[in-house]
Parts: sequence; C-alpha cells; structure tokens
Amino acid sequence: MKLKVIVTAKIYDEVLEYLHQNCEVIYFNELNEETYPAFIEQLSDTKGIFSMGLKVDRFLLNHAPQLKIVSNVSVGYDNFDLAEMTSRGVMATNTPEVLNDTTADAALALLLATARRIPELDQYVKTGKWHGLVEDEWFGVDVYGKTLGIIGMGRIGTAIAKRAHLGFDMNILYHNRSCNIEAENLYSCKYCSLDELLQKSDFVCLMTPLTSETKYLLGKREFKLMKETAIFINVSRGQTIREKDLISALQNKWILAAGLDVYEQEPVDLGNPLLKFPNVVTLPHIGGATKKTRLNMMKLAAENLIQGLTGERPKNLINEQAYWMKTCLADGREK
Ligand SMILES: NC(=O)C1=CN([C@@H]2O[C@H](COP(=O)(O)OP(=O)(O)OC[C@H]3O[C@@H](n4cnc5c(N)ncnc54)[C@H](OP(=O)(O)O)[C@@H]3O)[C@@H](O)[C@H]2O)C=CC1
Ligand SMILES: O=C(O)C(=O)[C@@H](O)[C@H](O)[C@H](O)CO
Repeated sequence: MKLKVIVTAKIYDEVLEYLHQNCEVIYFNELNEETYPAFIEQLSDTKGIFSMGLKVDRFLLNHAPQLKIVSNVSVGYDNFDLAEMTSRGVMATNTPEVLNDTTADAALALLLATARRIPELDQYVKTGKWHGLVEDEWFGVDVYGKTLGIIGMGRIGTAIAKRAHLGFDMNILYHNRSCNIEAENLYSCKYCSLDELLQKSDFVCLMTPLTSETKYLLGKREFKLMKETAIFINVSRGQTIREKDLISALQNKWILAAGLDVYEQEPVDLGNPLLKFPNVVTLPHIGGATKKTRLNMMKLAAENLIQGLTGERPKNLINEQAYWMKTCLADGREK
C-alpha cells in the first residue's frame, strides 16, 4: 500500500507525477478557511507533507499522529516549530543551495533598482515627464566601488558577495556569529561587528534566517547607526527588522532608501506606510523564485520527502534527532 502524503504547495506536474509514483497524494491547491477543515481531517493517517511555508505547530502535529516528515519547498524554515517536531520524531527538511544564485540576483536587482531609482524613472518615462535633459534631482547614487555590508554571510550571502565584488568592484564587510573563510578568501570579505558594519557600509543587506536570535535584529538603534546615505536591502524575512523603526528611519532620513522583498506581514497590507515612499523599492517575496529554480526546489523537496518516507536519511534533514528516533531506533539500527 502506498504511503499517504499531503501536498499543500502549488506543484509542477512532473513533480506531482513523481510523488504519485511513490505515494498516495492528497492535493490541496490552496489552504484557506474553506479547505482547512478537510486538510486537518486528512492528517490523521498522513505520513508526509510537502508544503511551502506551512505553519507546522503543536496544533497541526496533534492532528497528525502518524506523520514522519514535513518537506518544506523553501530554504528558510521559520514556519516550523522545530522543537515540537523533533520531540515527536517528525523529520523536517528544506531546500538549500538550489536557490542561491536566483536569490542573490534578486538582492542585486533590488540594490541596483534602489540606488539608481529604476522604478521612479520607469514611471518618469511612462507618464510623459521626459521632455529634455533629465534634471539632476532624479539622479541616483553609484553602486560600483562602494562598501556593501552583508549581515548573514551564508550560502546566499556569499553569492551576493561574489556578484558585488567581482561584478561591481565593491568592498564587502560581513557579520555572522562565525567567520566565513571561503567568502574572505574568494571575495576579500572582511569580518566585523554588527555595529561597525552598520556604521561603515553604503549598502546594508540583511540575509540571515529568522530565528529567536535574529528576530528584530535591526531596529531604531541599528538604523540610526547607519550612514544617512545608506541603502538598506532586506531579502531575509520581514521579522528580522522592526518594520516601524524602518519607517521612522525613512521618515526622519536616518537612511537614504530601502529595497525590500520581505515584510512583517505577507502579503503586505496596502496601508503599510512603506508602500508610500518613492525611495522604497518593493518586491512580493519573490527573491528565490524563477520557474527553473522553483522546479529545482520542488524536485529536491520531493526527493527529501520520499527519502524520509522510505527510511533513508533525507539529504536536507534539519533535525537529525528525529531521524534517529523514528527511523533507526524503530528498526533496531545503531546510531
Ligand atoms: N526572499 C526570498 O525569497 C528568500 C529568502 N531567504 C532567506 O534567506 C535566509 C538565508 O538563507 P541561506 O543563505 O541559505 O542560509 P545560510 O544558513 O547559508 O546563511 C545564513 C547566515 O546567517 C548567519 N546567521 C545566523 N544567525 C545569525 C545571527 N544570530 N547573527 C548573525 N548572523 C547569523 C549564519 O552564520 P553564523 O551561523 O556563523 O551566524 C549564516 O552565515 C533563509 O533562511 C531565508 O529566510 C532564502 C531564500 C529566498
Ligand atoms: O526559500 C526561502 O526561504 C524563501 O523565502 C523563498 O524561496 C520562498 O519560500 C518562496 O519564494 C515562496 O515565497
């Protein structure tokens, strides 16, 4: 008998086909008020879930006593209550690496668009304001040769550093809890404290995961430390900053501008003051999304799911302990 899995993410046909070959698939195109009760009902004998950003908490787990694995089609997994999953032996997996370059491209796109005021100038052309020589009040600022501070120099941070250093001759500062020797050697990145990075950078790019440590990492104090000419880019998660403090920073001109892919609340509320600033360039949390990369993320997530269901250690297992609890201890294998 095939094992039952629930799919709650939009999924490309070839990946759905792969899952069908291996599992009995219950597919929810969308989880909303109407479909949620049926989803909860299906959980009772479900072994695996394939989802993107699904909140996996005690409530969900209480309804899923047979669950072995939740495969996230995303590298960030702040949607998981990891402690709760691990204590119940439910494996958690994500999709690192395959989206590094796509997300780094998006971060650079935001950086360039904000610095050179591309959306404003696009409107300038399209609304017929272009009559002669463009006045210098519309000019942006240079990117090449400037200092970029990357907070969170991991897989994606390093891909951003590569582009900025090799492509735009930028000096790179970075801050992590530990050093990234590869980034230092390959792209001349220099480690510094968070405060030093904020004070010295022309561009500050936030690229950490959202954790209890990074929640509200940047607030009023940190925005005030930045240069008045600094441009802030956030492609991590909305809650890594205090959004109301970013709004104050822009209102009071503590910083020059911001480029944002992520928000405290998503989809962002139309009344959010951030949407009113001409010097804020916005994207709808699409940094990691191109069709090719999304397909690769889905394929990886599907492989992780099947590996977990068939007793293999999933390639991108996040909580090792859960694997040993359910898979190895259950069949008597030694750690
Ligand atoms: N907008 C989008 O579409 C996308 C957003 N993302 C977001 O980007 C995040 C990063 O992805 P990825 O690069 O693959 O992750 P990595 O784990 O490779 O990198 C994260 C980096 O953050 C650093 N970090 C973690 N905690 C802290 C802390 N408390 N203080 C300072 N630095 C810290 C880590 O270094 P150290 O451990 O040494 O501190 C590491 O270098 C994801 O978790 C996700 O939230 C990812 C893809 C797309
Ligand atoms: O992988 C991550 O952590 C991401 O943030 C992205 O890939 C989104 O999941 C995706 O863009 C859907 O919003």
